Amino acid sequence: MDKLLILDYGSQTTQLIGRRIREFGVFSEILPGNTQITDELLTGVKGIILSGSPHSVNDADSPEPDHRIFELAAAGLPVLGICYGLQRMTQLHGGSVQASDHREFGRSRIRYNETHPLFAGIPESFVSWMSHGDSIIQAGEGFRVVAESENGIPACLAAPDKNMVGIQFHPEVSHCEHGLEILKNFALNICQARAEWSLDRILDDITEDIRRTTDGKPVLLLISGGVDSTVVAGLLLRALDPELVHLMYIDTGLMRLNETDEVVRTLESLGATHIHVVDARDRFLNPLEGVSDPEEKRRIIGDAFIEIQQHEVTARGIPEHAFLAQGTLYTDLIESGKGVGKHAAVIKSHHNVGSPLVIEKREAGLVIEPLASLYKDEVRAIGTKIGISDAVVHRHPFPGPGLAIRIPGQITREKIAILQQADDIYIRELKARGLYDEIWQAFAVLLPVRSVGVAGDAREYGYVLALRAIISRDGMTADVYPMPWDHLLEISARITNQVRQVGRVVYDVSSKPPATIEWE
Ligand SMILES: Nc1ncnc2c1ncn2[C@@H]1O[C@H](COP(=O)(O)OP(=O)(O)OP(=O)(O)O)[C@@H](O)[C@H]1O
Ligand SMILES: O=c1[nH]c(=O)c2[nH+]cn([C@@H]3O[C@H](COP(=O)(O)O)[C@@H](O)[C@H]3O)c2[nH]1
Ligand SMILES: NC(=O)CC[C@H](N)C(=O)O
Ligand SMILES: [Mg+2]
Repeated sequence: MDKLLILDYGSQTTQLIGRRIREFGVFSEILPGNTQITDELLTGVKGIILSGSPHSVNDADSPEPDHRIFELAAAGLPVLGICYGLQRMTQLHGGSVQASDHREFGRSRIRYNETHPLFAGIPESFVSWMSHGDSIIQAGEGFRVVAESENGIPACLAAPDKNMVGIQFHPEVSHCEHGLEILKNFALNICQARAEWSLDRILDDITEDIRRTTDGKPVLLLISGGVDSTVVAGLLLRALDPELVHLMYIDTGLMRLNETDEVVRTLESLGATHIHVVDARDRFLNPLEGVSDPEEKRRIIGDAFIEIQQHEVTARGIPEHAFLAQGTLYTDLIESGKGVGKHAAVIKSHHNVGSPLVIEKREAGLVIEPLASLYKDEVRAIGTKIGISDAVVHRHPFPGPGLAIRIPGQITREKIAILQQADDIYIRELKARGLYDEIWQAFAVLLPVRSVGVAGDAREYGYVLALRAIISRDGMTADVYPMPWDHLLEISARITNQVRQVGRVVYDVSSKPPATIEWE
């Protein structure tokens, strides 16, 4: 398949470049910015994009591309530099880049004063989106300034003889006018890449790949009922004889109301025969009794997951040589260090389901990850295509530790039951009011606080419930969902009327950062 290679220097928007390009049907792959470009890597590659970066090209150890890229460009392989990518290109060709007094962040009108295929079909002047402190002071050898910003700063430079072009702005950001057209012009016209990426094509490839890799051996999938693992289940059942597919769901006792029944129904509807529902409620809840420290709770849950998996795989006679399937996404891989961006600090230890099992299987070459080249929205589209219900496909993410991290402080079975009920009302109301799909994630949190109220003329001493609803792209940052006031009031009244133990409802208006999405 034809593809574009994106070299990542750690920009916040590198991922977006990739998905925008896929949006018009060209396959793209993101690699660390300093990757050595071998002939093997170049198979199918029709063009290269150098991303932006938090670094400055003038920093001592800022990342650099393999210089072979420029030889390849001169020989006919187009290269596009975005922001830092352009600055690097300029500097490596004898130009100069310096920190400028006039930094440009956000919207900036630019104008091009000569035609370039990158701007084909685009008005001479439009509003771009910028995010830079350094600017090009002197063009590199063979480069010409094609466009400037309203501040007189070079916005596009091109070296047509060398097949290189660079832009100071970010076409991948949705606020950049004509951004998609610019990327399209580069991919389809300048690189002549064929738009061969389609869901049907990917579905065929994945199916074929699952069959070839597993080669008649059984497969085990740990399934949570979330989008990713459910889509993997659907893909496995479609590609293989269902007799070979073992699905294991662990009921932690910390799931949402009726979740276990729903998961089982979904799996049955997908044609699964080996559904292992592990009732592990006591094995999670007993050791959690009396524990209030968030990290301690997470550790106990993580350990329980691991222990239960190991034990159940043996107890249920799942063959030792079975493959382990996982719902790893493209973003998971990049975030876990395939990129060169700075590593995030550990804010919370996300439960790592099955590490010893995963490690052991990985070492034996027995792990398959059919979604590893896909973004979440593509996974959703595939889910729909293979007949997974909208209810599952559009479900908000749910964390492995479940309700445990939505009950700050000590967890009791009573509190879990209260939260399940309140959360269920909240989510059902959001759906009924047409708000659910506008929100990236919504849930209720049962606070370890009681407050005085009055009901039927008598004193009540009930729990306080916090409602949370956020909008996000990937969970890394989040904005508060501006819940329409009348909806909020009505939902609050529903909850306090129907869940006796809840006496008061509050709405969480904190973004991430500084808060996180979950409360623990
Ligand atoms: N209760 C559970 N039983 C079995 N496996 C689980 C359970 N909870 C989590 N897992 C495993 O952990 C993996 C990671 O969970 P994660 O929440 O990131 O993904 P997901 O649940 O598939 O999708 P989503 O992000 O939409 O919730 C799951 O894909 C699944 O394999
Ligand atoms: O599978 C998971 N295991 C975990 O331990 C975990 N902790 C948080 N989350 C989810 O991750 C996203 C970001 O959450 P935070 O802002 O609270 O860190 C949100 O979508 C959270 O629901 C988890 N998911
Ligand atoms: N977005 C970018 O690539 C910024 C590049 C460089 N850090 C600058 O500030 O100019
Ligand atoms: Mg989940």
